[in-house]
Amino acid sequence: MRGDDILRVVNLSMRFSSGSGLFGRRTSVQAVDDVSLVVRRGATLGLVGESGSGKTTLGRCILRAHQPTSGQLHYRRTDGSEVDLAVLSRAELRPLRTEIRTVFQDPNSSLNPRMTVQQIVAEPLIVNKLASGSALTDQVADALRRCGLRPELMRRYPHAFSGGERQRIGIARALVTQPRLVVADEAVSALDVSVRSQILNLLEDLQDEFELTYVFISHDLSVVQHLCDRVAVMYRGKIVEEADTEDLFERPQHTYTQKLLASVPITDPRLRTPRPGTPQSLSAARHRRPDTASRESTATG
Ligand SMILES: Nc1ncnc2c1ncn2[C@@H]1O[C@H](COP(=O)(O)OP(=O)(O)OP(=O)(O)O)[C@@H](O)[C@H]1O
Repeated sequence: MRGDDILRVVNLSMRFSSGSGLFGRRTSVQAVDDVSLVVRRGATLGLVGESGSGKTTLGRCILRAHQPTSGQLHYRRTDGSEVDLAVLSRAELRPLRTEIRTVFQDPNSSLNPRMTVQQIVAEPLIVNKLASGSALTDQVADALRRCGLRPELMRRYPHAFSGGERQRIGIARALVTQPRLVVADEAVSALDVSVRSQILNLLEDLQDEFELTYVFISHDLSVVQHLCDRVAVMYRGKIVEEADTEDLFERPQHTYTQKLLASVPITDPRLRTPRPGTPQSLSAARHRRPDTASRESTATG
């Protein structure tokens, strides 16, 4: 593994088997099929592909929410040592759960409506015995602040927040343990277009600040084009093409990638003037280093 790699996926496969299908037959699905790829530290790898191509399953294998059927998941720890996540037991995985986190797609269903924001964001710290008492409250407040939310609202319930603010809560929950690798599965797909660009800005700002590494799963190619350094294209469980983002969008090599790009209108950002709030306009916004934190929290009341 190279010095700047954080994760190397080697020949990873995941097959789901179910007891009995039609006419009592056993059925199985090869969701991930012999996938190899590398994720560089501090970078964003996009995973794209049509529905059912295996993106989520691959993301869940990296999180070890699934035990892969075969293959390796070499993860580099802070001290430079390497572990194969694929073979670790639950107990061995526990300390790594704080380093490798996820942001879910739908902030409406992923936040427990009966828990306050404070309880939601504090949960990973409590479960992993990382903080208690006033240190716990301080860390929750800090995570919320960094995600553009006012900590004084932490005793409210999720329903009191807008969709974008709920996703900020979800991101704060992922961030509170100071992770190094974040798997974001359709993290902005459920959001309105205007809010989407704010959350993308937030993800970028947090990445810069904490040198986070993202595996960003999305069907939205313009978001991927904007956010990701590299992109892997999945088709029927396999990676059919992987390249730097610019190369992939300008010179797609595989027929499937060409079809995928042709199926949605992706405007060459150099050929048009970006409209405010569109994903392409965000790269310019990123270099201006906007004050992400204040953008949405003003609506929190
Ligand atoms: N827990 C499971 N049990 C059985 N089959 C599953 C399970 N999870 C996923 N699959 C199957 O694995 C294949 C890949 O699904 P997956 O959700 O990983 O694809 P995807 O590319 O993320 O799709 P989408 O974009 O629709 O989320 C599909 O055929 C799916 O039905």
